[in-house]
Amino acid sequence: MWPAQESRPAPRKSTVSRVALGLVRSTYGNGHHELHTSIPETEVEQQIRGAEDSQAGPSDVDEQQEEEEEALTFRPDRIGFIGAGQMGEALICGFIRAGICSPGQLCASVRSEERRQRMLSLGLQVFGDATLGGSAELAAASDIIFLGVKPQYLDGVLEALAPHITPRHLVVSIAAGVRLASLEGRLPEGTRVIRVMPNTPCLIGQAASAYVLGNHATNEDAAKIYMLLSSAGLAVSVEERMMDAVTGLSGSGPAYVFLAIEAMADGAVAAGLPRDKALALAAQTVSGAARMVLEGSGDGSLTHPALLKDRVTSPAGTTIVGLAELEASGLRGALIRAVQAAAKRSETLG
Ligand SMILES: NC(=O)C1=CN([C@@H]2O[C@H](COP(=O)(O)OP(=O)(O)OC[C@H]3O[C@@H](n4cnc5c(N)ncnc54)[C@H](OP(=O)(O)O)[C@@H]3O)[C@@H](O)[C@H]2O)C=CC1
Ligand SMILES: O=C(O)[C@@H]1CCC=N1
Repeated sequence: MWPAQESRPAPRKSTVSRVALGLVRSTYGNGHHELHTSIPETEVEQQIRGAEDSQAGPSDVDEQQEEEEEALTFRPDRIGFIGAGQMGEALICGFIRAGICSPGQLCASVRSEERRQRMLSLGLQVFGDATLGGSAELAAASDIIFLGVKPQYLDGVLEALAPHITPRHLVVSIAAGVRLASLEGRLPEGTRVIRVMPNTPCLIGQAASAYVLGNHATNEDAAKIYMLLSSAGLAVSVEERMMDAVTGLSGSGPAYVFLAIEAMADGAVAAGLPRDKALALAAQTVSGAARMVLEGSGDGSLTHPALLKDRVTSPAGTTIVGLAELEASGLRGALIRAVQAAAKRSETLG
């Protein structure tokens, strides 16, 4: 086993998690995610998990009663997205799919007609360009505001948004490279801010996200962001100095893996396999291998990939010949340099 182990079941749709969040009392989604990690939980994460674990197995009647009580005392948070492009849409769809919120709780400020139509089709309330009045309307309709524009558009968006931020709001930035201090400095004094680095597999509930709290964010805010992000994949809290590394790894990482899948399929096509079968087998191979690292041990712990690699590799077999080619081509070095280069680029974006 590697290293010291712990399993963290993803949050289920318990009353406690919803009360902690003030988020939702819906019957949306599936809540079936299984996540395993050896990354230590924060106090807030432990509290959420402990509360959920202790709630295991209430009767349907109890649950219904609790939901009704909750409905009387908690108003669900409304979540607004300024910019709903690739990553914004992935978050929106991930949250809806997980059942952590309903489309009626979500709204978006968009620029293009294409984005407007897409958000309407998902059931969201839609506002216009954030720099042309959209941010005022979005702020009025939201409790949590996700900043989902490219880093270069943040200046204009924050300038337009700042006058409409009230103590009610929690601002969540997903912009690569943009530091908390920079965000906080452009918002009213005391604004609760969280910086998040998600990735696009959020779309299908398979995100790898990291987050860090700003100076004024509370434990309740931490619980909210953890519940939201972990509903759609793995969520870990990190120190801000680690966010560029996260961006180079899991933020950009899906693109590296897509490239690898495409190239593996190309190799199989060259060796005689039809394209569609090659692509399906390549993608499933990557997905299956990743799941073995995450859950192959069967007890929720991470398994070291070197151990798993050795199990595939027969003496004088096919795999060792393939591995030797990859080593000769510098695959490991290339991946290390890719993550480092992307992290370095992230450092320059703020
Ligand atoms: N893509 C990814 O995998 C990841 C991205 N991120 C971060 O997410 C953020 C968004 O990236 P991504 O989704 O890829 O980019 P996109 O360009 O796909 O999405 C950004 C969206 O913001 C919209 N927008 C820009 N200005 C405004 C405005 N004034 N008012 C309303 N909407 C506006 C754009 O509108 P229009 O469509 O009209 O251009 C666009 O739809 C970035 O900061 C990036 O660093 C973080 C993790 C992963
Ligand atoms: O390429 C980018 O800048 C964004 C941030 C991480 C992934 N995509």
